Amino acid sequence: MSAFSLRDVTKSYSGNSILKGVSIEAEAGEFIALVGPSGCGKSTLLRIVAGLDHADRGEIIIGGEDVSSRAAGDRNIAMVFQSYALYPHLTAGQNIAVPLAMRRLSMAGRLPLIGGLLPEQRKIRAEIQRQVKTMAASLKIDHLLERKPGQMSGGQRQRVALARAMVRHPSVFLMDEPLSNLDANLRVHARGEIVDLHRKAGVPTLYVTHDQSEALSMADRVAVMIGGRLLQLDSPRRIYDEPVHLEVAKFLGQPRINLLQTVVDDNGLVQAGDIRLLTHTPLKPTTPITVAFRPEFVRLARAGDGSLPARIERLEFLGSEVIVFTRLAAMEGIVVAKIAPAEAIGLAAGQPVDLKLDPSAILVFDEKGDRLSAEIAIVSAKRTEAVYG
Ligand SMILES: Nc1ncnc2c1ncn2[C@@H]1O[C@H](COP(=O)(O)OP(=O)(O)OP(=O)(O)O)[C@@H](O)[C@H]1O
Repeated sequence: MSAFSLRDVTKSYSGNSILKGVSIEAEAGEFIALVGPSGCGKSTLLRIVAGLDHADRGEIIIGGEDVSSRAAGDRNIAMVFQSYALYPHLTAGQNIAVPLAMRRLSMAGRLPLIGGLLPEQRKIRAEIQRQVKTMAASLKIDHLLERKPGQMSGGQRQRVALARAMVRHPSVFLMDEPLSNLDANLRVHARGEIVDLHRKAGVPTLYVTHDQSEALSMADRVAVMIGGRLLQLDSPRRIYDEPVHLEVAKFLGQPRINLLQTVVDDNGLVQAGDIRLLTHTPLKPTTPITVAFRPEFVRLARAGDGSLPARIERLEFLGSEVIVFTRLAAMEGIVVAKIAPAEAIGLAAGQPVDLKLDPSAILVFDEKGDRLSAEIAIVSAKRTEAVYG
């Protein structure tokens, strides 16, 4: 049984279709990152799962039960927002205790003075305090329990929000960009902390982010949503290396994947410069095709030694790598290469080079953006042999 399932979740706002039948099945303890460009519907989907908004169609199943018509408070879901949503007038300890107090204490038990006088409620309060302290210790925030949110750093507030979400052992964890208010160094550190916490708690998690490195590094599987449709749900490696759709290929990777536009010729063959390919499904002549390959698979060779002649337009030194922008000689198109600084020594703008490509790294997409399986050869005009991938 899946830990949670979203089935055909569909939503429109004022006639605008925002979610177009999104389905996700999460395994027990799985960490799924939901990524996509701004406005693709990520937060809307999360709010619907949390019960803060309602779908027009579709089901939310948690632990085998359909919770679609249950109120947010009855779904046993914990949510961490980008803003952390801590109560500013309560201390960290009181903030963490809120979900436990709401569930376990009676109305009278929650009142500061009266609650302390009722023996049964006093016992529950002591147990809540114990749980808050244990959770705070595991997140290393025990020294902050008496502080209010205004007296803490962004990273500390984020940990208090996580502690508050985890303390009641939810069935599902939802996180909406929980790291986006942290600076770059703290973000990388906090990524590791969240992954560790997730591993220890084993609660299935849906994690929304627009940061692709966060998604690829943290998740068991990545869900790529574009324009309200889930285009691919797969392991980070497959999402990156074997995108099923051009939009997925374009969304992931920095710098962006190289794209060359071409058409099927009269013999059913596709040629982009010296890249020649034959798709496994025959295509009609003049069908538009996109040939794609990632910058890290482009190597630079001396002019005459590779297969795709080009000229260097610009180099960007980024410390651990150099981004080289080249313009192809044989056809329209800019190809970007990502190389090690040592390989860039002696390269300069204006210089002619040959680009070398591994045929197995080349992806081919049809005009609808669907990936095609193809036999690919790189044939230099100067060389007779072809390399097949
Ligand atoms: N309550 C609402 N009423 C009308 N339109 C809404 C409402 N909530 C969201 N939208 C619209 O739905 C679309 C998706 O919004 P959503 O916040 O889900 O996107 P997102 O993928 O989370 O974006 P971001 O990465 O920028 O946070 C947007 O065009 C937004 O304007």
